[in-house]
Amino acid sequence: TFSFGLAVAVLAVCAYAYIKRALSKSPPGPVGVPGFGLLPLVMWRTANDKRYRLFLLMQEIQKKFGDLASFRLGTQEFILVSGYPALREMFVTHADKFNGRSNTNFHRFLFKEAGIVGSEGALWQEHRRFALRVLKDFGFGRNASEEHIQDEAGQVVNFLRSKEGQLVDPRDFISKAVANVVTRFIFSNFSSYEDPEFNEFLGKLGSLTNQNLVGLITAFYRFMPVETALALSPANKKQFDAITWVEDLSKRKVEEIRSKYNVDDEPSNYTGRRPGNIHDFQLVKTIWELYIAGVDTSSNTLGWSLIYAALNPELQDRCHAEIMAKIGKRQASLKDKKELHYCQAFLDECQRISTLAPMSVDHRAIEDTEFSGYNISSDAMIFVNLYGLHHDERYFPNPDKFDPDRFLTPEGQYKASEYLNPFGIGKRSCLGEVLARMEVFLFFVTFMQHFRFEADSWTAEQREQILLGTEGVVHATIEHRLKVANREN
Ligand code: HEM
Repeated sequence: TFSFGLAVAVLAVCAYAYIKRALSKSPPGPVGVPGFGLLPLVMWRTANDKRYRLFLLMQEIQKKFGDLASFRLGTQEFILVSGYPALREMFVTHADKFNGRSNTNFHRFLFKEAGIVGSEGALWQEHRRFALRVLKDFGFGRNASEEHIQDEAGQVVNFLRSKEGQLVDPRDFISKAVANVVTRFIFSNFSSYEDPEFNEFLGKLGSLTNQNLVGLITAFYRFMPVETALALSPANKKQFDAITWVEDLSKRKVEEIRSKYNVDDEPSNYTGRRPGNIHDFQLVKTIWELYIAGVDTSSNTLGWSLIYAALNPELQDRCHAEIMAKIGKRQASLKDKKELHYCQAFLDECQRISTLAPMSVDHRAIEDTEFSGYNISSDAMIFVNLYGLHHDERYFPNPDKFDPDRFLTPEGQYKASEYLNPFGIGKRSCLGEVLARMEVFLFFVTFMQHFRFEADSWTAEQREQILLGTEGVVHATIEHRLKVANREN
């Protein structure tokens, strides 16, 4: 009798969940377990399938339920938006309605309603505009950036020359070079690659962006106090400790710069310039956001490009040959871009196939609203399915094949695709896109000019795991080693 009663109770709860969903006018999607949604499925698959990634599950949901779908993780509702027309309609045509960021306890604790990445409305607009204006004044995305990147690329070349024939983990040298480019704008100085504090700092940044999403239970149970979540989830605890560490370091650096700052001097970095209404916490917050958003992203994009180069030696040789034919051994500059068609196509293909931010950064409807005949609740987190877009047969035939030629005309000229959007879509897209594009191009061309990267020692299993990468807001590369061969020899 007990088992019968239990079965009836389970059926009744499931029927309730189905009926509730049917009446809610939410977009279609898998129902999941009441109170847990798809969380048990995701946890089970994470534990049992080494090839499982959340962004692959999102592709499955898109295939089954279409370009506008919904599901729950815990009690949190998610909207999954896929396909170019729906993405444009939501984030370009109706941008003002869908440019919010999540409002869960977890997000409030993480972003503290300051900074750029997690803020909304007037605060977001003011700080985004201010950051862009000031950074541009210091040459962000302009000539000064080119010089900084060329300098750092030169340092990496010297470092790699000393590693001839050895196996190196590219993550070690790339993230240091990329972090130094950002540091020059924010604090006007840069760190030695050997500095232990600098290395610890980069480790903390990585632990923030590569966090496995399933560990973030606060994001899925909005009623749960953050303190409880911290006690329950080591993953959350690690993340919040890393935030406090990075915040403290930024505070110390700001104070150091302020103590030397003479009001009559023209400020020479982001920290030195701020209008009266930008308080110190806002400044510290924006600084660590620029690091979080600007270091792991560009360095992993470069990391992926070296992996795909090593796995496709003939295509890597084609990049090298093009560089030799067009610019030879002189220092690469941005002006060379228009000549290096194949290199550009190769980099676009790397960005497409790896998709650095598979679900972008989550968005939110500012208020409950209707979209394509469905209700979108302002409490739902919106996943922007960039991974799905970049692996959609409609836009990129045979999407799992690595094929730079898809970005070339039959005459071999580089041709950008409107369907490739690694920096997001619409007004809230990446603030650092111009700088990131400069970095990726100049570092990659310099690396290809001087070295060949080889992955001959990888087993088939290693290769598969390396190509899958991590899961988190940033789709990062996992630990791997490449052999460096000097092209000059
Ligand atoms: C290849 C490198 C990069 C990629 C693929 C990338 C990608 C993205 C994506 C997908 C978003 C979310 C857009 C949205 O919410 O719709 C974003 C936001 C952002 N990115 Fe990047 N990014 C990169 C490099 C950078 C760099 C170098 C910086 C600055 C130094 C930066 C600063 C930001 C900021 C501040 C935001 C938040 C914008 C906002 O909320 O208004 N990013 N980025």
